[in-house]
This record gives sequence, C-alpha cells and structure tokens, in this order.
Amino acid sequence: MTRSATGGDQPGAAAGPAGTSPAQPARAGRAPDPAVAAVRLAVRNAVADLDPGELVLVACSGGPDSLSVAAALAFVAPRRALRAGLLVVDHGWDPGSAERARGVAELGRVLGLRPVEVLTAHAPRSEGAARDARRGALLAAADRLGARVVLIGHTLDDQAETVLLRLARGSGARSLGGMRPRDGLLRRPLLRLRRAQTRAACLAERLPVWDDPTNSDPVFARARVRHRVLPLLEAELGPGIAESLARGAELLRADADALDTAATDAYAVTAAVTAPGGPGSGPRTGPIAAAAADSTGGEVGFGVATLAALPAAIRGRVLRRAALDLGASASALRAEHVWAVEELVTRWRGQKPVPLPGGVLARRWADRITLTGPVAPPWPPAGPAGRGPDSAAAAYLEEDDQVSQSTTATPDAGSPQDGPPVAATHPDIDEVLVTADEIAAKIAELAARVDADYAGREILLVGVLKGAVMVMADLSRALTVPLTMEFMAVSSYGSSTSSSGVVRILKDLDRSIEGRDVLVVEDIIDSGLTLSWLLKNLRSRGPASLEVLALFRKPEAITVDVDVRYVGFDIPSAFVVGYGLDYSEYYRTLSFVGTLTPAAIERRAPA
Ligand SMILES: O=P(O)(O)OC[C@H]1O[C@H](OP(=O)(O)OP(=O)(O)O)[C@H](O)[C@@H]1O
Ligand code: HPA
Repeated sequence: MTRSATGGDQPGAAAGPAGTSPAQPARAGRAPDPAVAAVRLAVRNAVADLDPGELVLVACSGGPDSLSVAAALAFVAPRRALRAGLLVVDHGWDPGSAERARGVAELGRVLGLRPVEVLTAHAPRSEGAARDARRGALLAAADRLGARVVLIGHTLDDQAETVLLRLARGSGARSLGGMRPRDGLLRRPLLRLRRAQTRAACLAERLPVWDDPTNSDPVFARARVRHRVLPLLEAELGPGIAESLARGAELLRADADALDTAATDAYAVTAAVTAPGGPGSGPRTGPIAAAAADSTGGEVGFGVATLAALPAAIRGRVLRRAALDLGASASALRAEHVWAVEELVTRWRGQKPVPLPGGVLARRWADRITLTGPVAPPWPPAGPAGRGPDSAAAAYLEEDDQVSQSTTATPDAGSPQDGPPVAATHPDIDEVLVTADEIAAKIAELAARVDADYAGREILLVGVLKGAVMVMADLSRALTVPLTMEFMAVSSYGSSTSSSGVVRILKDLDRSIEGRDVLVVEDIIDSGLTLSWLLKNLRSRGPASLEVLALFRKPEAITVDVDVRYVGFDIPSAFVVGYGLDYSEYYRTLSFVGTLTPAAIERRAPA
C-alpha cells in the first residue's frame, strides 16, 4: 500500500510476492472495509503504549494473517509517528522459499515499511524447530535494529488450535492459557480476530496473499487439528468452538497469572535459599545457578508443615519454581516430577530422593524438604573430571543403587563435534528436554517391564539403525531375559523434505525371524511412517510375536496408527537430537536429548 498525498490508506501498485499480481488501488476515499478496520484497530491497540519515533516490526510470511497486520501497521504507524518495518523469515524448506521471501520483502517496501529484511533461519522440517528458529531470528533482528515491538499475526483460530493441542497433551492452566498477547518483544494483535477476517482484509486491500502449503499438510498435527478436528467438533458440538477455546484460554491465563503471583509471594516467605558455594561446579541455569555458575549446586529448603498448609495449586508452583531456580529446564520438568516431590509432603512413606531434570534432587529429611542443585560441571568441562559420568547422576547412584547402571556404562565415544557424551549440555543445544539420568531411569523401567512380559521366553531384539543404536546398547544390557540381536537399516525416500512412508531396506536382517518373539527397538516415532512400513514388512516374515519399544514418541506428529507396546517419553513435536538422534549425522553421541540452537541448525544444515 502506498501513502497518498493526503495520508490516506489506499493500496498502491504493489509488486506482490514472486509470481503474484500487483495490488491495485481500492476504495479510495471510502470508509475501510470492516475487516480492514478491525485489523487496524487491533494493531492500533497493540502499539498504543509506544512513544513517537519508536520502531515497530511486523513478522510477515506473506500469508493473509501477517500480511493484514503489515498493511494495518503501514496505515497506523505514520498516524502515531511510529517507525514501522518488516521482517520475513526464510526457513529454506523448499527451493522457491528464498524468492518468495524476497517477494514479500518487496511488498513490504511498497507498503512503505522500512527497514525491510529477509532473515535466513534454516530449520529442520518440524513445526517446533521452525518456531524456535523463527523466534530466535526475529528477536535477534529486533535487538539489532533497536525495535520496541515485533508484531506476529496469530489469530483466534491459531489460539484455538494451540489450546486443543495442549489439551490433548495434558497441560496445566499456564499452558492452556495459550499464546500471550504480549510475550517480551513479541505482540499478537489478532488473538481476538478470526482467520477469515484477515483474509477478507487482504482481499479488500487487493493484497496478494500466499497460502503456505504446510498449513494444510496432514503431516503436521496443527494442520490436522485445523482441517479435521476443529471442523468435526463444530459439526458435532455446534458452531463457536474456536471462540470458546480462545475465551477459555483467556480466562485461564488470568487465573494462571493470579496463581503465579500468589506462588511468587509464597516462595518468598517459605523458601530458605542457600546460594551455591564451594569449589568445582554448579547448576547451569536459573537464578541460583546464575548467581554462582562456577560453584557447587545450591539448595532450596522448606518446612514440611509450611508446604502442607499451602493450597495444592500454590504448593506445586512453589516446588516447580525451586526446581527451575536450581537449573531444571522448564520443558523437561513435567507435572509428574512435581507430583512426586509433593508426595514427599502429602504422602510421606519413606520415599527415596526424587530425581528431577537437570540433576536436581528433592528429598525429605524429618520435617524438611530440600531441593539440591546439580554438582555437574558446567560446559565446557574444566578438565578430565568433566569426562566422567554426569556427576549429578553419580551422586544419585551413590544413594540409590537400584538405578540402572547404564547411567555409568554409557560409552565415552564423544566426537569432537558433539563434546563428551556424558556432559549435561552442549553449546549447540538450546534446551535439554530429557536428561541422561532420566533416560537411564526410563531404560531401567522399560527393561523391567519387558523382562516381566517375556519371562520364560527368548527375545529377538531388532534395532533400527542408526538412531536406535544407543537404546539397543543400553536396553539390551539392562534386560535379564535371554536375547539375541539383529539390526536393520532403512531409509525413507521420496521428496527430500518429507517422508513418503515408502522405505528402502539399506541393510536387511541377517537371519530369519520366523517363529521368534521379535521386539523392534526404535529411538523415535515421529510421523510413524517408518515404523508402520517396517512392521508390515516384518509381520510378513512370520514371527511368533511382534512388538515395538520406542524411547521417544511425538504424539502431535504421528500420522499413521502404529501399535507401540513400550514408549519411553512422549515429547513435543520439536526436532530433537542426542542419544542416537542426529541432525545431518551429528549429535548422536550426546547422552541427553534436546533441541538445537538456531545457530547450530544453520551451521549444520545439509549442504
Ligand atoms: O516416524 P518417522 O517420521 O518415520 O521417523 C522415525 C524414524 O526417523 C529416524 O530415522 P532416520 O531416517 O532419521 O535415520 P537414522 O536412524 O539413521 O538417523 C528414527 O530413527 C526413526 O527410524
Ligand atoms: N530428530 C532426529 N531424527 C528424527 C527426528 C528428530 O526429532 N524425528 C524423526 N527422525
């Protein structure tokens, strides 16, 4: 849209994204279309607190949501004496993405936005990885350009999908509160507007919109929610489901804010915080960790009676806060962890210390509960001590020798790229989702179940190379039933960016599985396409029984039904590496599983 001499809002002759037709002038001198007016009002409200001269950026994909925000910002900014620019993120997911990004940037310039930049943030083809990479790139650019705010085009429909996905995963009030209208520099002006309104606004302004094909690709859980689940809910339960979900989220967000404030107050008066001290090492993240990154783990203590007197919703938050402060990662710390610590208060029966993510340990001594930070060395390890087993796990083993010895048995086969596999984190890791000690405990638990289920029989473990190599190594040594091992190597082929479900055998089994009790061992089930094909193939070879053990599963990403008897961890649909899982063949030797930093994704991107 070009500014008219009178500062009006007519769209001008815009060169659209590559291959699209230019926008044409429309509605000169008339009241704006209601959809255009609604988006402008939302954007105006979102920047109402900014001072003249401040810079607002819009993150624009070229889709109708973000494009309508870009056009509204171009209209609102000069009237508020704000500066307004546009950022386009190119994930490099298809050959045309760079050209398309340049087209969107050009459209931004035609709209009168400055500065306009294309940011390259290559990410694996996963919703979570793309979101992380995008967020990192946008925040870095905003910082560099000195922007006060970055506007994002999430609508009420996006919010409803987010809430539904989180509901299905089993989430608390904070998470069911959905996306926040304001989240640091990021602001979401459209959370109360429908997707149909943004499209109508673009149509009214003759803006050439791009429809991202991944939005309708059923490989992505969000696309399935959008195109199948929500329409089904509307058909069965009546219209207005999206609005109801978004309204519920807004109400829950307010409740969660109030509970968080109450929990912060309760933490301040109930927690006795001992800062880390002593030589050696310290917790890796969190305020207490930050206070003394080079000293031994700190401690947060509570009186049992004080915790018992708190309402459960506050008590859980207080304990969670203590674990986070000592270095547990927010995404790895699950409700089950907090419940286990709460049981030290509410169902005390002499439990062992409770291991939490990040090497944090909660224990009860008489009438006190203490959470202790890890004593693992921070990355990079200072010396040879850093190459031993994760010392937090080792500390735990000293107290509880029931935990699988596989924690200490992890081979030290670290590559120079990956660093020592026993380290608690790595510079290329954004967030540790599952720690080495959690994996070890889970393998022990799964092995006990398999032992019980196969008592009196012999198992043939079939490992799927290469990813399952670590699970095979640790699981096989934790099992006590007689077993033999076979390996298969398979490769999906078809389009280079998505699994077609058609699989090629790169290495077949060495022996027949006819009449054998076969347990397929997988590192991860993502779309489920590899496993679905593999099971069909193995079933045709006449095994006596055929079951699957997978250490990780992404429930939001699964596209085909596969019957998996043993699952270690359900994880979000972010792209993860470590413990056998690779990105461009790297990171398999990490002893934990986590997401990559945008910089690492960029650096290791396949040539
Ligand atoms: O559920 P899906 O979407 O089919 O993905 C799961 C498969 O992907 C990974 O293998 P990959 O093809 O990356 O090979 P690798 O094991 O050699 O890393 C993993 O080991 C599974 O076999
Ligand atoms: N990471 C690595 N390899 C994979 C993944 C993942 O998240 N999903 C399927 N293969």
